[in-house]
Amino acid sequence: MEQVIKVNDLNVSFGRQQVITNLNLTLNRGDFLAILGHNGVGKTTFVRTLLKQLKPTSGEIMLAPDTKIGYVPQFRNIDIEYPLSIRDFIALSFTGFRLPFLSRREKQILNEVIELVDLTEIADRSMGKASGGEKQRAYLASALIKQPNLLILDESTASLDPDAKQELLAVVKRLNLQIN
Ligand SMILES: Nc1ncnc2c1ncn2[C@@H]1O[C@H](COP(=O)(O)OP(=O)(O)OP(=O)(O)O)[C@@H](O)[C@H]1O
Repeated sequence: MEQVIKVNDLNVSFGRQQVITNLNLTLNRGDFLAILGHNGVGKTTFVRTLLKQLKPTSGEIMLAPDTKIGYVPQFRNIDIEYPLSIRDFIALSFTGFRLPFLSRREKQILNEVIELVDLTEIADRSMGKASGGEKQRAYLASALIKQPNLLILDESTASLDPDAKQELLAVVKRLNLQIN
């Protein structure tokens, strides 16, 4: 089993408040890890430490050398008048965005990613008018543009109805099989 994340005796504090105490875990390639816990228990703090936005007080997080992290933030709604199509919204995630002048390779990646999240048929529709589940899959597609091999989803099904939740999780499951 190839290790992707190894956490050794991790401690993280904000001033005097110790949020993470002696956390140890190992994540292997292909694993799914769900982090559950009450509000304020330290879930986001752990993710931010993993993303190197926070420094541990002690301990360490080791990532496999080829790790490329994709991050899907919590659901944020978008104004109904938002002017871009779903496709153009996802294309914003290419570095040095210069739509409509994407390279042939970028267009290929864009189409592949749109297909992966099941948005091909509606990719030219307005992002603002997409359903919550479609928007969330567009966010997921944005994270996939950089072709990550470790995906972090922050409560990404929280505001979705049961069907949209299932669809998003089915896409994530399929991705896990394809990436690994
Ligand atoms: N930048 C910060 N400075 C000081 N305290 C912080 C900071 N970020 C988080 N905290 C505190 O650390 C604790 C853990 O917060 P965190 O956001 O990690 O919780 P969480 O488990 O993600 O909660 P939720 O489920 O509500 O999102 C909380 O008590 C919070 O107030």
